[in-house]
Amino acid sequence: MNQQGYNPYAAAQSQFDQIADVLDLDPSVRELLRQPSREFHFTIPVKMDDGSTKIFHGYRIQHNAARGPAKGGIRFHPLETVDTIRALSMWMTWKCSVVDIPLGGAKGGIICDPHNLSKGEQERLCRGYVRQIAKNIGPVIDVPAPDVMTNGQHMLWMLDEYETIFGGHYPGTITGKPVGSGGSLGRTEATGYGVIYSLREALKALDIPVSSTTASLQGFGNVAEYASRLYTSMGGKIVAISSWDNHDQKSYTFRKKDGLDIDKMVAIKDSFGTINKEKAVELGCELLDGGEWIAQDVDILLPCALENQITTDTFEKVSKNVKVICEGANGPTAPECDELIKKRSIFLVPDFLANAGGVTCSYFEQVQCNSNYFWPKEEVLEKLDEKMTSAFQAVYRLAKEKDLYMRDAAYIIAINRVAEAVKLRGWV
Ligand SMILES: NC(=O)C1=CN([C@@H]2O[C@H](COP(=O)(O)OP(=O)(O)OC[C@H]3O[C@@H](n4cnc5c(N)ncnc54)[C@H](OP(=O)(O)O)[C@@H]3O)[C@@H](O)[C@H]2O)C=CC1
Ligand SMILES: O=C(O)CCC(=O)C(=O)O
Repeated sequence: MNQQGYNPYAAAQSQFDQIADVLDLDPSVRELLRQPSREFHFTIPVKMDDGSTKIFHGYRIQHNAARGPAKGGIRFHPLETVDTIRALSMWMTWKCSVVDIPLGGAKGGIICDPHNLSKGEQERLCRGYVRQIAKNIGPVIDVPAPDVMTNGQHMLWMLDEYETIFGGHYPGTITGKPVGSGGSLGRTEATGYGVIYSLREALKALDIPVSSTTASLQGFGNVAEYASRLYTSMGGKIVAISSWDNHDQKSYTFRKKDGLDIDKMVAIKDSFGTINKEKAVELGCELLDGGEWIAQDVDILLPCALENQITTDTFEKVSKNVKVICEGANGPTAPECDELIKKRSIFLVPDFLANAGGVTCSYFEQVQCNSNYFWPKEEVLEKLDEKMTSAFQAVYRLAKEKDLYMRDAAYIIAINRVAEAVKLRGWV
């Protein structure tokens, strides 16, 4: 979602350009990789419950498919923009590459606010989206999944429409499906758990026990909820959570200095992540301004909501005691803030490494669908932990060896692999 004056695509390109310079990338490889390879922009007419027809705008942007079918979520958001989706499609390519799964990068979106759409309208919107893009997605082309404000039900409506069009079962077309309908156990937890597997490794590297740490989070959607659950189960204490309030159209920070009870907080949020304020106060929470999550005196910051949240302005509020920023959201840090983070010697776990657990589990879902044999949850999570840990360790090793910032080390590994693939295929 674009905020005034901030362009995520420009941010993604600027991050890429810096590393392309370091790697002295061949000019044609650089030109190919600094933009998406294909973009689909389309209208989606939807019959509304009141009998009117509303025209929505949908997008699917495929950045690169040299290492495998393009892969990435579909977002529903009223402020979605083409440039946000372009940036996210690029970040998907680097994400799949850094965890070394055989997939490329894509992202999709529909400009809409699902808070204001009935279930039937959402279903018709999902089906309409697929009718417009069906020929350009599929198990060997481009595989969508859930993202901001989309879930397994949306994915299953989309898959059903795809299978109706092509007349067969193609469960590898879409991941993040409900368990029992081609979904993998563990996908719901995967992104948030993956964030915490990376955080655990970062704390190990810093020789800090998880159980001695405190954290503050932004967001309380899918990623934040499961990150909170795993982090607190390891003994960490969450003292603040910032969440969007859909009724008031603003965000609030819920703070409890002796630690929030995550089960109780989850029990008082609605399906969109809005936390009930009155009930939170009954649970002992102080209610602060939404932006205050970043100013808490904690060891760890976990931005798990949106892009462009850690900016030069908001960074001024970051406590001197913060030791780790682990990025659960895509693009939460403005590029100009990286210098400030480095100067303060805060250990950064970059987004496309930290939040790669979702797409890694999506890859496992495809593998399970292909063999029509589904693994127990423990096996999925064990494999996920292995993949996340080895990706973190590879990035950390390079960062240590060459004295690099973690974001730069992750980019070097990811871009090198994709550059190698486009060269080997003879594209450049
Ligand atoms: N789901 C996944 O598998 C993956 C998600 N991600 C990324 O993680 C981030 C979160 O995604 P996910 O959890 O799936 O999305 P959800 O839609 O489940 O959650 C997003 C959360 O952020 C909240 N939010 C929105 N604006 C603000 C704000 N200004 N302040 C505080 N909270 C806010 C939302 O509230 P409300 O809904 O009430 O508006 C919601 O609780 C995104 O950047 C996404 O791209 C990355 C990898 C995979
Ligand atoms: O599971 C997937 O394929 C997509 C996940 C995603 O969109 C993301 O990692 O940002």
